[in-house]
Amino acid sequence: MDSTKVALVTGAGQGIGRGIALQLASDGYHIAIADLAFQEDKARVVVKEIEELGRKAIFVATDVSKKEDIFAAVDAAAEQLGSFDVIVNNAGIAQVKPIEEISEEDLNKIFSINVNSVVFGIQAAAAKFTALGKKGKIISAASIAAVKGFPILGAYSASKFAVRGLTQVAAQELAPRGITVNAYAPGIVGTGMWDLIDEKLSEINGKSRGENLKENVESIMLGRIETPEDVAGVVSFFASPKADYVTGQVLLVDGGMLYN
Ligand SMILES: NC(=O)C1=CN([C@@H]2O[C@H](COP(=O)(O)OP(=O)(O)OC[C@H]3O[C@@H](n4cnc5c(N)ncnc54)[C@H](O)[C@@H]3O)[C@@H](O)[C@H]2O)C=CC1
Ligand SMILES: CC(=O)C(C)=O
Repeated sequence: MDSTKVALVTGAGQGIGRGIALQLASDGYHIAIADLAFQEDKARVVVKEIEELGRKAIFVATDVSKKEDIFAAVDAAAEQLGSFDVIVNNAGIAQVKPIEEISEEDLNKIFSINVNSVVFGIQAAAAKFTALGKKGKIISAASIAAVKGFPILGAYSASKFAVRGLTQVAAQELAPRGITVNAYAPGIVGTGMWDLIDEKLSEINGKSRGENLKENVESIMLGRIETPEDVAGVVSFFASPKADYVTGQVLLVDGGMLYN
């Protein structure tokens, strides 16, 4: 029987999620990639990259804002890959707007994708771990914006503060079942998300394209933009037995931007 552990990573068709999926595959996990249906082509490339590492991988079309989608993705991972050990609630979106312009629709959208998804991911994973008699690990995407509110990223910052709160709550509620719950807090990672933030900030403050990103990168003490692999190393740790005694934590992985 295949005793390989299984991890599900949301939003792994690109960016940080892809980096996490590849790292966990290198660590020995079979991987389920849960991303929006329109990302299927990109996700299939990641599936292939994982298979080249000698692991199994599947793509499950999933909208993380929908509870039934997340539960179905967890079921598919367990049934098709043979176990369920780790969920990484990574998928998220950014919104770039001054607080006075944030609409009710904006708030509903970002909270359903960045926050509701984390609640549903915790619920689905905890239920599956218990059904399989496993302890299991739940890991979610926070941000430096979960630790300090960032201007013009008001709704986004609020959503990431919520992820931090949920991580602390779930860690305490699930500890009696041996389930650990942690989150990673990246800084400025060179992905599609920051392309969007840079573009929208330029529209708001008139700086040329790339200028806002450059200024933010200049505030990183380690002197370079973050990569998905930088983030994936922290997730690898949280998923590993080395982190068995770590729960309820939000770990800054930002090259030295914020300090706690
Ligand atoms: N890029 C950065 O500088 C930082 C990113 N983060 C967080 O890391 C996570 C990943 O971000 P990136 O890789 O940079 O973003 P990205 O925009 O490059 O990738 C996000 C992925 O999530 C997927 N996604 C979006 N909405 C979804 C939905 N409703 N259902 C399923 N999948 C959905 C997208 O299709 C995409 O594959 C996000 O939660 C983000 O907030 C945190 C701090 C910094
Ligand atoms: C994208 C993100 O989380 C920040 C704060 O840059």
